Amino acid sequence: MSIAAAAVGRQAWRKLARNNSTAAIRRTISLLPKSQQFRPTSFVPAFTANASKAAPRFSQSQQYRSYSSGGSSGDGTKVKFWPFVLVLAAGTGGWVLLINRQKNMPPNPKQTASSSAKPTPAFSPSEVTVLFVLGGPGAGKGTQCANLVNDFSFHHLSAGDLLRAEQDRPGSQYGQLIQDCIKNGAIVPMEVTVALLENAMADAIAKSGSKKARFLIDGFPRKMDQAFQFEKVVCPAKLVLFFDCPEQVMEGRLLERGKTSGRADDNAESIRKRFRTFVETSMPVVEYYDKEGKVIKVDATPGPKEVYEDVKRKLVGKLGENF
Ligand SMILES: Nc1ncnc2c1ncn2[C@@H]1O[C@H](COP(=O)(O)OP(=O)(O)OP(=O)(O)O)[C@@H](O)[C@H]1O
Ligand SMILES: O=c1ccn([C@@H]2O[C@H](COP(=O)(O)O)[C@@H](O)[C@H]2O)c(=O)[nH]1
Repeated sequence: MSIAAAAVGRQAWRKLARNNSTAAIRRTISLLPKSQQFRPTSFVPAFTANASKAAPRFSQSQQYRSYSSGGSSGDGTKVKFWPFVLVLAAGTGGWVLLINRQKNMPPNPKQTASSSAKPTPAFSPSEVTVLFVLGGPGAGKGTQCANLVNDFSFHHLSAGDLLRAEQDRPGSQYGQLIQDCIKNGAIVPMEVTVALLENAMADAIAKSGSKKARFLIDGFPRKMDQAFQFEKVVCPAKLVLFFDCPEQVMEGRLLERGKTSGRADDNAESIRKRFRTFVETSMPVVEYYDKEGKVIKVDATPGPKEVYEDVKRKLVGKLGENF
């Protein structure tokens, strides 16, 4: 059942609960998708446990033709429950399906049939090196990743860019959800982002023709559940590059970038929300990896060249020249 059908079913259920009248029930039935519609020519409504014995609640009920083809009382007073039951079942079933579907986002936006059968994690850390790149919005993550790509032949995958591409992909079932999250600085459910990253990594590896690869995963993980999920099903991370920058500096950069970026979240209100999400949800990720001894912290306040010198020095210091 589609989300739309489920929503219509839920609406039908609510209407029934609100208004127990023949007209309301008829209108409600007409809201259901055609496959779920039944078209009674008559209806004797009565929500009573003792319906067959109860006096009809609408005196005109006797002029209605009985909808049921079997089990009719013949006396015109017996109440027909099953149309109610059908509508309630369709509505409730749809509602439950909708809620379950929202809880368990289908894991793979590309919907590749093979993904469920993949070994976990999908990539071995002996072949694939993953560096997470974190820092507040506007700290300069993307800028520094571009430098690292030039010097160390990393593949650069920005989680935000992948989400924006998925948002704009015609027919994406996640487009609206992603758009809303980005505007509000909220985190998109991890299944979507992890699947996009895994797909992008697989594509990059397939194109390169070598199983060995190194990735900068930029702007991810922003939440602990993402971190656990990615390391479990995609690839354990080697290190986290963390760009530390004061909010005031980041705000200035983002507002400046917003003059030309066209990004829906480079405005004062979204920036405020993004900062809050970063402090409350993403900093705990940095702290977690710091306790694991995996964080390389870089002061992102100076100009881009100076920041990059520091990045290079610290990265090579930790991993060696030929990591
Ligand atoms: N060290 C720096 N000094 C001054 N400006 C910088 C510096 N690093 C990046 N910028 C500029 O700040 C803006 C944000 O940089 P960038 O896009 O690299 O940040 P980001 O951390 O990837 O942002 P977001 O998380 O929003 O994607 C850009 O306009 C960039 O040119
Ligand atoms: O793992 C992620 C990464 C990003 N998002 C959403 O995208 C925007 C923009 O991210 P940038 O890294 O600044 O391009 C971010 O504010 C989140 O809304 C996400 O949900 N999950």
